[in-house]
Amino acid sequence: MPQTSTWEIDEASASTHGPSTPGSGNNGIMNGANTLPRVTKRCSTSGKTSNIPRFKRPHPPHTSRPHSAILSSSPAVHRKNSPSTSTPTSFANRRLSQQPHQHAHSHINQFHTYNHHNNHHTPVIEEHTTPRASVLNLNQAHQNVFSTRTPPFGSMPNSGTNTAEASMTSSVCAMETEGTATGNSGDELAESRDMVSEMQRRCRIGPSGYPHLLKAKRLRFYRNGDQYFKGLQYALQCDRVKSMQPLMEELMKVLNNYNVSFLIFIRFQTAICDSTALPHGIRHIFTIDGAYRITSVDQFEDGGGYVCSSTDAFKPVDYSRAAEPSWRLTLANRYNRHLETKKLALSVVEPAHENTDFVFPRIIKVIRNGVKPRRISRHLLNKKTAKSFDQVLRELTSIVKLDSGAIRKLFTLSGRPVLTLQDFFREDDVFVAYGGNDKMAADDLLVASEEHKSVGAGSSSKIRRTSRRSTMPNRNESLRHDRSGSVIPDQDQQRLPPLLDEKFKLVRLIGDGNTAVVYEVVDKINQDRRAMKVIARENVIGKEHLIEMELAILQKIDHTFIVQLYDHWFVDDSYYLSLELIEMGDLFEHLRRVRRVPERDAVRMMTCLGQALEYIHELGIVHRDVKLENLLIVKDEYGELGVKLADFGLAAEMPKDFGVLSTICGTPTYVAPEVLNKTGYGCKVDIWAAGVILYAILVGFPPFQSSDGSEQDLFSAIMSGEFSFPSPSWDDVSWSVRHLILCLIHTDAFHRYSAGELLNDEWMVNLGDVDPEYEDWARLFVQSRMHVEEEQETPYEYYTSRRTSMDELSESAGVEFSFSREG
Ligand SMILES: Nc1ncnc2c1ncn2[C@@H]1O[C@H](COP(=O)(O)OP(=O)(O)OP(=O)(O)O)[C@@H](O)[C@H]1O
Repeated sequence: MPQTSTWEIDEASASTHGPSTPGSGNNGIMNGANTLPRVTKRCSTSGKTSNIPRFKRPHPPHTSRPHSAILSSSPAVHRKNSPSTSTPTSFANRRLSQQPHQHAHSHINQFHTYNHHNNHHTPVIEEHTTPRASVLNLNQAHQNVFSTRTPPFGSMPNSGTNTAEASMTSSVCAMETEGTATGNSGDELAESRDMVSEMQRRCRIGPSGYPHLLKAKRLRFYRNGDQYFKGLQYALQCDRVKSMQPLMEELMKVLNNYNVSFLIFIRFQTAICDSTALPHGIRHIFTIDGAYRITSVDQFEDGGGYVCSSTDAFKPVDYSRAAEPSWRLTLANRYNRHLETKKLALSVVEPAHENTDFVFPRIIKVIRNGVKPRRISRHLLNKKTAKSFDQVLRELTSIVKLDSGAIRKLFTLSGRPVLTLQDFFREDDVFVAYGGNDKMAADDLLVASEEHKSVGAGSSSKIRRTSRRSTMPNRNESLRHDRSGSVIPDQDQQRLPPLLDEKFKLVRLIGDGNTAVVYEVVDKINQDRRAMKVIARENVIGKEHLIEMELAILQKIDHTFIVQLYDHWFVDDSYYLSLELIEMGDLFEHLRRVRRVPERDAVRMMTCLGQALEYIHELGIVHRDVKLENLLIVKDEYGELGVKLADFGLAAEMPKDFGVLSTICGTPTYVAPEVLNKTGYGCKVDIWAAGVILYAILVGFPPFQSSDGSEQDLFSAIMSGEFSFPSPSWDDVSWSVRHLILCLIHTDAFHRYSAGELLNDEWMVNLGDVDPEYEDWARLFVQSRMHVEEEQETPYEYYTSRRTSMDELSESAGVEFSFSREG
């Protein structure tokens, strides 16, 4: 780097800011005696005035594409079709030898069935004992409620001897069920509870002829923060359970089973939430008032209530008053009545324009009424697509395509009818759609397990937050587990369909996404190791054209930094893609491990990504789902890290007539503003995502996130283009990379860098080692783009947990929001 080079800003952008100490790096943050909130500066990349000034360099120090220097220490291997002859390719040496592509589709009719039996038997759960409601003179109706339940999966131990206790317990269950199903008042319930407590008390102090009764402590467990969960009765066998760990494990199983077996009868609202209320299992148990944490089984008091939690933060909810949200199966009637009224009102005065002040960009999910698993469509609502209730209904009708014609009724999963435009913007973002003559069934509002993934993905309400917990930990667990050693997939997944079973041996599960699972396989003939991406039938239905598009695009691509497709098959309605195996996992997992990537590694990763993007953009292909999870880590022979771009499930070709794309798709935290604005977009959406990635890998959290986990917040942050480099995370990061980030995360796609400009950026060219003058220029530039704003410091875990902001990124991954793919 010539030391003599000088830099200037072609806008007087820095003039309003006084000189700041070089390297101070705190962005004007006032560290007020360790108190929050902190003040930091935010940068705005939006607006006309924010066009990025570029450096004017009198004597450019590099004459050729300098980023090729990155891997120049190794011999270059040029891939066929590579548009860039100077592509650095020491990574290429690690590539598996490629087989000629065989693009034959094999249609095999044999159906391969996977059975998932998930029956746990927990002998201590009391809800499953034979009900003996008569002990407390409960009426027959109560017992009937029980008799319609699924068979109990557990029973009281010693049921022959502790009749009184079993009766007592089941009575509680019966009463609670009754209270919920018929909408009885809380008073009745409380009264009944009192009677039960009295019985319990008597049993405890009863004659010594019942010693076993004294052994078991009657406890009620709640879920931390779950105001709808009425608690689970549990008989703690003191002689059997001696320490906390097995108890917590057992409780976890019980609580999970409870969801599955009993929700149908008593709980609609929380059907999705439950299995996810304790995302990390039970790690802490508190007394019901949160005053104490239970550390030993001896501390449990008979008859006491306790709160199970995954974290050590007790959430104060009035657990003892927890009540199920009321719902009725007369919803349809209620709805019709409302609609009737609305119609009448409308026929008198039809407002010219509905008020849309409350409209914000949000993705809703609409479940097509019918046989489960049902089709779930996504639709982006914003000022354009939600001008009126009727417009939304019309658009949903064309997307959801009910057999019965136009959508006439919509309900939230909690049973609330959707009657106005505003109803789409309340807490719920999942709706079940009905035609005019469709009948509602009791379990329509229950989401089947196969549907959870699609419903949970990307939703912004309470349902989303909790369902998010159900998907992400699963993925995390399987990845960590698998990567820590060789794990043979479980029994149900041990076999590929016969055609492929002949060719490949299944080794282990290496990843799963929203639509596919990926296995490591070994070619039985030449022992080559491959990745086998399986897109199962439930994710294929209705999306065949998307997968065909993915395959067509992958077949056109051949680049060092893009995961290679070798072959593919279509068997029993499922797709099987044989891919280049990348063993080091994805960048998301890597980031979780290392917390932040040093600039030196970041520059190499960005070079790989930049080259991959430059390549596909020159071919007129937009990836549209560039994110940490879709960048797979590779290492060259010198141990240097790089990445390969994977998952072209959302990729599209730019229209030939210089048109733009308009399908709303992507992954929320990475989505560019022009996608949300529906103004049409092109290749630059990938560059925006690259900027988000660069930001995220340097500090371990993304630039845009919502404070409350809602897409509303997230999308408005994205569209405003405002983000910050908060201290202390950014203190040690160079100004020149911050400048680059501003050039990538720029709301104006026209002024946003292209892939070529990214590769030619000064920080990239110099592998992050820029000269001091440039760094100083960059500091002035970045500071000129900032204004002071208060910002709460957020713990690292918030960002790195897939359940918080980071999984907003992946939740909608690979899922088209509402329209079919272009082309
Ligand atoms: N070729 C590969 N080699 C190794 N691991 C891979 C490979 N392809 C994918 N994976 C792993 O599997 C995960 C899921 O794969 P992929 O992203 O293709 O699935 P998907 O269902 O299409 O994803 P999405 O959730 O983005 O829709 C990836 O995040 C990655 O960790």
